[in-house]
Amino acid sequence: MSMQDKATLRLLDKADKEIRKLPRNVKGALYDFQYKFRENPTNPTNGFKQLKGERLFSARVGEYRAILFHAGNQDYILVALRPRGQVYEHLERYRFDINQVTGALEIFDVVASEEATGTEPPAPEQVPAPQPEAEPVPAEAASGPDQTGPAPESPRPLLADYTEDQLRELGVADGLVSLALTITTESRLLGLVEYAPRHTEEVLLALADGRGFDEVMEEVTRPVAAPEPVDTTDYDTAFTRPATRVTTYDTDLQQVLEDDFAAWKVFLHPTQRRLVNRRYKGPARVSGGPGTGKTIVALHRVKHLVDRLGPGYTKPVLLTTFNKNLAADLRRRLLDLGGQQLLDRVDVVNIDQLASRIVSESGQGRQRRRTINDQQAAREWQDMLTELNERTWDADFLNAEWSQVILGQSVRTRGEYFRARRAGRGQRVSRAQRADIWQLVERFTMRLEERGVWTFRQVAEAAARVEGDRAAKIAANREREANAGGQMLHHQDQSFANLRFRYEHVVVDEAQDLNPAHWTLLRAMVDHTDNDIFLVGDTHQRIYGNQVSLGSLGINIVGRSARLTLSYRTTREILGSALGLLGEETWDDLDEGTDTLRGYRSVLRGPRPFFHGVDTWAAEIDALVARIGAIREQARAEGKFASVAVAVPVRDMVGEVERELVRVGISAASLGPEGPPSGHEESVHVGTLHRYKGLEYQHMIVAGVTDGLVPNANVDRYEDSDPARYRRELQMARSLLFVAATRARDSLVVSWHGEPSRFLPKQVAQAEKSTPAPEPAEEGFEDGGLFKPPNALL
Ligand SMILES: Nc1ncnc2c1ncn2[C@@H]1O[C@H](COP(=O)(O)OP(=O)(O)OP(=O)(O)O)[C@@H](O)[C@H]1O
Repeated sequence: MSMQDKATLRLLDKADKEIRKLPRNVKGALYDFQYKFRENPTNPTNGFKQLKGERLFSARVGEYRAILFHAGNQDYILVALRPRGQVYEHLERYRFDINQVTGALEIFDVVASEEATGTEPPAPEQVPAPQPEAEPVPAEAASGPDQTGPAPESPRPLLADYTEDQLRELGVADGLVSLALTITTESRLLGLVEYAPRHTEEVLLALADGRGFDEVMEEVTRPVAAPEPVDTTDYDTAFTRPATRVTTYDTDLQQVLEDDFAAWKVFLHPTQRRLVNRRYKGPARVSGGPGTGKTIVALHRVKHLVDRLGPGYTKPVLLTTFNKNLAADLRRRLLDLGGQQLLDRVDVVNIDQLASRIVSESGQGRQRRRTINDQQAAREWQDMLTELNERTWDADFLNAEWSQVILGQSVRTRGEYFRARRAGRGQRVSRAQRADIWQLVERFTMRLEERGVWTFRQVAEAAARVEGDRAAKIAANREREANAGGQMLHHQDQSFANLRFRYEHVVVDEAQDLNPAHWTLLRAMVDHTDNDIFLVGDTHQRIYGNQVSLGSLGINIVGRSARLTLSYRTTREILGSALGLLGEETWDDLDEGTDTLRGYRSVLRGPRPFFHGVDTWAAEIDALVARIGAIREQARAEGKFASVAVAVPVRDMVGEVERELVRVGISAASLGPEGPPSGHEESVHVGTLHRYKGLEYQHMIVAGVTDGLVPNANVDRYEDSDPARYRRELQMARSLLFVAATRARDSLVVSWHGEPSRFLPKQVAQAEKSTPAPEPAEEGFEDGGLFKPPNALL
C-alpha cells in the first residue's frame, strides 16, 4: 500500500462528492497540497497535526483543513475538507468506527448529518406509539408531510416501527442510530443520509420506502455482512474488507479535482466487488435490474481475469455482447478502466460479428453470402409459401421453428428434428407434421443459398459447428494423450495436435438476448474449467425473443448465480414507475427457473416521472419539443451539458421528431445500429425503443406510448391462433418499454396520443390529458404525473 518513502493519499467514498462542491480556489489549494503531502506529510508547511486518537490528523489547505485518517505506515485517507473554524470546534463530530455488521471502516461526521436533518421536532418519547397494524410506513405516506403543507403537531417518526437494536442489527452506523429514529420527514432523512456511510444510507432509505425489516436484512444487509465475527477495534482487518470503500490509486484524488473522476472505476459496491473477484468452478451468471452495474461488473471481471493471466501478446479473454454499438462502448470503457495494456489482451466484439469472423476464417467458401435479418427471412418464407401455394403453415411459425428449434439446437438431420425439444414453442406438432416442416426447411435453406444470402442465425450456427468440431478434436487429442500415458504424440497432423480452445475466459454482457446458437458457439470456444464463462444480463430486458435454457446448451450455472439489486442509474422515483410497467408477468432466469427484481432499489432521488396524454401525435411532438427546449435552456444557464433522448415505437416517428427538433433549432440525430452518428454525441438522440438497450441519458422521453403502437397492433393476431406466441410478444413489448424507461438518470416523461397503451397502469392512463409537462427544474411533477404503483417499491 505504501510507496517506499512517499506517502499515499487516498480518498474515502463520498468524499469525492464533497470535494467537487468546493470553491475553485480551495480545489486549487488541494491540488498543490496533495503533491507536498505525498513528498513529506510532516513537512511543517503542511501544518500536519494530530486531531483525535492515534488516527485522525489535520493538515493545512489554505483556509481549509484536510481531515486525514492514518491507515498505517505512510498511508493516509482524505476524509473531508472543511473550513478551518469547523474542524476544531467539536472533535467528537468525527467518527471512525468499524461497522459492527459489515466490518467496514466507516468515517463520518455526525454533526454534518445532524445539521443536514434541520431542526427536528420532539424526541422519540413524545411520539405516539406505533399504530396497531405496525405496518412500516410506505414511501408515499412517508413523504406526505413534506408535500401536503405544515407538519402535524407531533409527527410520527418515519422509522417509528423500528428499535435502535434493529437498526444496529441492520448495520446502521452506531453514531447515527438514535438520530435516524427521530426523523419525521423524508426530506430530512435525505439530509441525514447525504453524509452517512453508504450502507447506512441504503438501509435507512429501504426502510423508509416501506420494505420491512426482514427484506432489508435479506436484500441489503446480509449480502454485505462480514462472514466472520467483527472485531470493532481491528482497523487493519477492516481495511482489507471489500465493504471498506476507499480509492486504490493515488491518482484518483487528482482526477476528482480535475472533474474527471469515474466512481464506477473505483468504488465498487461490496456485492459487486465480490462477484468480480470470486473464483467460480464453472459458468456463472449475474442478473439484476437496469442500472445495477452488471456491465460495470463485467468490465471489472475482465480486468480481474486478465490481471491473473499476466502479460502476453494474445487475446485470451473474450468480452462479447449482442449489439455492435454496445461492443464499441465496452471497448471504450475497458480502455478507460485498464488502458491499452488491458485492451490488448481482450477480444471485444459483438457476437454476430464474432460468428462471421469465425466462419470466414474457416474458409467455408460461404463468406460471400450476404447476411439478412429475421424480418427479411420471414419475408422470404412468405414468398416461398406463396409460390408453393402452401397454406398449412404460417411463415412466421416456420421461421421461428427453423431458427429456434432447428438452428437453435444445431439440428442437422430429419431424425434429430424428430427428437428435438420444442420447449416454449407453444403449438404441438405431430411426427407427420415434423416431416412436412423438415421438407419445407430444406427447400428454404436451398432457396437462400441460391440467392446468395443467409441469416445471422445461420452464420452463428455455422460458427458454432466450426468451434464445436475444434472442441471435439481437442477432446479426442486429450483422450489419446491420456491413453498414451501423457507422452508426446507424433501425430501426422501437428496442427491437429496443437489445437487449443480459442479463449481462456468468456465474459458476456446483455446475455438475455443471445440465441441458442450463440451459446453453443461460446460454449465451444472455452474449455470446461474454472472461471470459463461469466455472463451478466436481465431477462426483464429481453427484447429479441431469444429464450434459452442454458443448462440444455451445456452451460451449467446452477449454484453459481447472483443478483444485483441496487440501481446506480435511476432515481427511486423513476424506478418505482418503471417497475409498474412490467405488470404481472413472470420472467425466466435463462434456465429452467424464474428471475425476479425483488429487492431492486435506488438511493438516488429526483423528480417524479411525468405521464402525459394528448389527442394527436402532432401535439405530442410539440409537447416534447417544448420540454427539450426548456431542458437545454436550463442546462445552458447553468453552464452544463444535459444528455437528452427521445424513444418512439416506430421508425417513421423517429424522422418526424428529429425534423421538428432541427426545425426549431435543436441539434438532433437519430440512433443507428452503431449508436449516434459520430460528431452527434451531444445532440438530442432520437431512436426506436430497440435502439436504447444498454444506453443511458439524464433526461429520457418515451413518446408514442399509444394503444396499437405499444404493443404493436400486429401482435393481436396471435391471441387465438398461437397463445404462447401472443404471450411472448406481449412480454417482449413490455420489456422494450421497460428498457426505454430505465435509460433515464434524472428525469423521465412517458407520453401518448389518443388511447394510452394497455401497459400503462390505469391511474397513469387516466391522468389529466392536457396538463403540460412541468419545467425540468420544478420539484415534484405531481400533478397529473404522480405515479408510484402500489407495491412498486416492494
Ligand atoms: N459501483 C459503482 N459506482 C459508481 N457508479 C456505478 C457503479 N456501478 C455502476 N455504476 C453506474 O451505474 C450506471 C449503470 O451501470 P451499468 O450500465 O453497468 O448497469 P447495467 O446493470 O448493466 O444496466 P442495464 O441492465 O440497464 O444495461 C452506469 O452509469 C455506471 O457507471
